Amino acid sequence: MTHVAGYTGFLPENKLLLNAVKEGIYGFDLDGNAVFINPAAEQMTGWQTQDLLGKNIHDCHHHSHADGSPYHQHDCPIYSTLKDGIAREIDHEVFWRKDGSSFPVHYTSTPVYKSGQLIGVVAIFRDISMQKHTEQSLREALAQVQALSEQLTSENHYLQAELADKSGSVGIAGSSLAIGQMIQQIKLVANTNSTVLICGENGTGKELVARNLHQLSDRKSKPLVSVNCAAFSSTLLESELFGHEKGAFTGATSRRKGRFELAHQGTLFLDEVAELSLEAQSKLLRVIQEQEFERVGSSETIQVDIRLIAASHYDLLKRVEQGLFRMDLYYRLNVFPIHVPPLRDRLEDIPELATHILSHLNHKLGKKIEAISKQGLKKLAGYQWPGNVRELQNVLEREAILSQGNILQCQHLAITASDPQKVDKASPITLAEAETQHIRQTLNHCNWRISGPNGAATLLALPASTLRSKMKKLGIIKSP
Ligand SMILES: Nc1ncnc2c1ncn2[C@@H]1O[C@H](COP(=O)(O)OP(=O)(O)OP(=O)(O)O)[C@@H](O)[C@H]1O
Repeated sequence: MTHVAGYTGFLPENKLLLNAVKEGIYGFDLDGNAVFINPAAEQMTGWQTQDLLGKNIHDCHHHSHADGSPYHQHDCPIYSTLKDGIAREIDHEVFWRKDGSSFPVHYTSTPVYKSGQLIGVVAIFRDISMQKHTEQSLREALAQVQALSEQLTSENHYLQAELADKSGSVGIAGSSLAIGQMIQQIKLVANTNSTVLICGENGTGKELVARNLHQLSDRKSKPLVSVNCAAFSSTLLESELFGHEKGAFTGATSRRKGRFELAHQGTLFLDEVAELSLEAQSKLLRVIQEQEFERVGSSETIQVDIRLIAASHYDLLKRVEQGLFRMDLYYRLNVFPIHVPPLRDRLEDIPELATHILSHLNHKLGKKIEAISKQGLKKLAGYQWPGNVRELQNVLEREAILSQGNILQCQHLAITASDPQKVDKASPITLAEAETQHIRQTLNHCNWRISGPNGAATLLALPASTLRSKMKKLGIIKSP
């Protein structure tokens, strides 16, 4: 064997074995001179047998630490083994190649005894670059996971706090008589299983009331599942509510649980319940009566235990009279009605609401707005707020973005304070004129669509034919 060279008297006779192993092997005599080098060692270091044989080789492959600082032979574990005959195992050092580069190495230095006499040392080593690289990648991945986990934990704390704020009764700002009575009602009914129907204009806080009802009930540790009935077509809504089996309809690529199932033991909040089609209303009625249903495309009956809360900005009784809402369903939902008053009927709540909204806005926008000026509050209190609290939120957000100081002046308010005296002094108009104005406004809002769910007739709660004849009578036509 040409590669294994020098004095091998203390090694196994079978040199083939030494040549075959993947580990590098150096043999040292008692003077610390290399007596053999196997091919794997040559390959790993680039140092050839003729370069090292008979030499004190620490200075070739082990002269410096990984950071480049000098590594003296008297500190080298291999040479220490030569002195004290004690075996060592090292995995935090590097070996230097002939070309000046280095690689992380794991090695053992093992004393060789003959007849009880120390006669040399064998160093067996392997390149652990891959292992170090993997360890480093794992460390980095772990650090990333830890950072993400910390971020998620803090986000979770924030969301929990926000949720608690949103959902405890403290989340309802306002101390007007109307709000006080509403909170009283919430507290009374929250911990029962009774169905609650929340009515009120858009943006008054119906969803907030629903959250409060859930949070103050025994079901609070279970989910509050919301469905906006206006957001789905009637076919989609059915599968959204009741779930579907795989293949139940085109696009149903897998089995899916509906919101009723997801809300099991919790609360199901049906927002904009008036938007349910008559067909969906009958199905809902059955679930309420029997607390059971089938997934779309399945005959298996599923039983659920849910508390139902519904909300609508329509006067549901009117919808019943118009034949748009089932009367039996109306009575099933209207077990405990809660009316959320419009903001214009409780303008005295505005300062408290504004403070509450500002603290959220400061967090959201990274601002430090402390309060609203007296003048600003006066402006806010002089407006009728057709969009209710949501409109107040939007107005304050715009104002906060534009504001530079710590006190919100409300200089940019696009709203025009309605001056009650001005309204009183305005010249009176006839009923027909008022009707014409209102119908025109509604038609403009609906892009002059008369019928259909988004048409003016629906908004005006009139049959489309009635609206057409009124338009004819009042001479209302779309201006070119
Ligand atoms: N009394 C209140 N105190 C604090 N925040 C409120 C109050 N009322 C409403 N809000 C806030 O106003 C916004 C609108 O409220 P919410 O979504 O509950 O109204 P809604 O009546 O359900 O509206 P929509 O009918 O348009 O769905 C929400 O961000 C809500 O937190």
